[in-house]
Amino acid sequence: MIRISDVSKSFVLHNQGSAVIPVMEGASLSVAPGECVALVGNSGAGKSTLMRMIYGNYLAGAGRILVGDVDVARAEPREILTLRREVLGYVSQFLRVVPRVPTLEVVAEPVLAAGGSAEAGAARARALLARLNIPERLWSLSPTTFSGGEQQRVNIARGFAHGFPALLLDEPTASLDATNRAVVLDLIEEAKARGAAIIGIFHDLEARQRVCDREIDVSAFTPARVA
Ligand SMILES: Nc1ncnc2c1ncn2[C@@H]1O[C@H](COP(=O)(O)OP(=O)(O)OP(=O)(O)O)[C@@H](O)[C@H]1O
Repeated sequence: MIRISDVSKSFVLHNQGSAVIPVMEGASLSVAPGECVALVGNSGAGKSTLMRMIYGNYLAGAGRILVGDVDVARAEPREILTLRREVLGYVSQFLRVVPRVPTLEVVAEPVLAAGGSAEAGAARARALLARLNIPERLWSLSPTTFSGGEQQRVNIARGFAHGFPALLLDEPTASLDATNRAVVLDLIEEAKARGAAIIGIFHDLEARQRVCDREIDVSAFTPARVA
């Protein structure tokens, strides 16, 4: 479902004499439907950079990033937007929302964007918000004033609302209490069971061991640096 081959990436620091910083070289990995792969490696190895390239936020310098049959490394912005609506979900660490939109709508929105009905979106949003222990009295309010942990859970509910065939998870259990962490791990296992291909960054070792089938050490893709 996700096939990455020979991807490289350099950053050009335009405000620092256009210095070129190579951060990745020859990155290759595949994730099959139903599989969860953890990106590991020391800080600065390139885990977030690789995730951002897969999502199309950073442009790969070379190589192929196939998500389904779309090569994100070469796709037009319009194709990437379609991919993000239908195929590729991304649960980032922080919730970014339009102010004043009620939580229920925030969570249901990906279902509607993927072509689901308003009823299906609302039902899914209710079920997820209840499972993630967001009190019902908050559902009609905007999440902008929610606590950090509540916002994170709304973000997770939104990320799992549509049944994306491919999912990127950036520390989905970070700073959650034990009960909600267990719910998130269940959601990941359910997504795998329905065939989602998942790539994640999990600093939570126990969570990684429970839901991930393999680890890929991205420091293997860090270019050798001239000291
Ligand atoms: N926008 C950017 N401009 C310049 N350099 C960048 C940019 N983003 C990342 N880098 C560099 O790329 C390298 C990889 O960073 P990245 O954030 O992907 O690492 P990471 O493995 O996710 O680290 P951590 O575990 O600390 O989050 C680092 O040396 C970083 O400084």
